[in-house]
Amino acid sequence: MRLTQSMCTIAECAPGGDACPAAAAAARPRLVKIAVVGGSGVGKTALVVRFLTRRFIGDYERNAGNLYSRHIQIDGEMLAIQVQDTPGVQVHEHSLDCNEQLNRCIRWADALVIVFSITDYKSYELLSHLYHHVRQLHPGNTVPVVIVANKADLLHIKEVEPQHGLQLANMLGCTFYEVSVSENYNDVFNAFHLLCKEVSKQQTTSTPERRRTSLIPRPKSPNMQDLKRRFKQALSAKVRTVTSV
Ligand SMILES: Nc1nc2c(ncn2[C@@H]2O[C@H](COP(=O)(O)OP(=O)(O)OP(=O)(O)O)[C@@H](O)[C@H]2O)c(=O)[nH]1
Repeated sequence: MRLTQSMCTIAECAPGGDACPAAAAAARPRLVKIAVVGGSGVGKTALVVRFLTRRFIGDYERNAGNLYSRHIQIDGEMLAIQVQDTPGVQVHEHSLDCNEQLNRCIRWADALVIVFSITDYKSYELLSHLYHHVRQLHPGNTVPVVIVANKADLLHIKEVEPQHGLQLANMLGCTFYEVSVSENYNDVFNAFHLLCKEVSKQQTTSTPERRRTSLIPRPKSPNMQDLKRRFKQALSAKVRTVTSV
């Protein structure tokens, strides 16, 4: 996995940037851009890292949002997946406190994961706000969205019944996954897998013009340092307890 660039540089690769020559573009794997959004501490970073590396990061470090990229084979097709982790969102006076960076990430994405934690009712309340915000920034209702209820291993301290997440997801027309990033890789993979398939399907049926605008230059500044440091921390922590969450 490569940590490729920080969130603030996304604008540089936004749709409409330099188009690649047709031959070079044809040789490249299809690009799928996924943004992960949700409240603070719900496990967005842990989810992204779990999907891309199969590892669980047990430490908590508030982050400003990083873009991760990796080539991954899904249903026999090699895809270049970019996953944008984003800072935790909050609600202020019944409306979302979304800054322009976050809005840019949402617009940039081909698909979104909205995450909440079953141990945090406020993060659940954010769901529908976030969903409607995404739809506003992606008018046309085509961008695939999945809702992920995380921390399913912490049922003893749950504040949200998982079935309430499912009901809300059904109401919003989203696919729902209940996962424990800490304990289960497969459910995490399935959520991303579904989005990749949806995006891939959309790109296949979209016009050449639409496909060309979704091709963006490869990020220029790979930086492994942040991930290496967090992996080291994760590996050195021999026992993670619930209180460390
Ligand atoms: N028990 C348990 N802990 C989890 C799970 N997923 C994440 N965590 C922990 O929850 C804490 C927050 O996880 P992060 O991935 O940093 O959360 P985040 O949403 O990126 O947080 P922000 O950067 O503040 O937006 C970390 O200590 C994780 O180890 C899970 O499935 N189960």
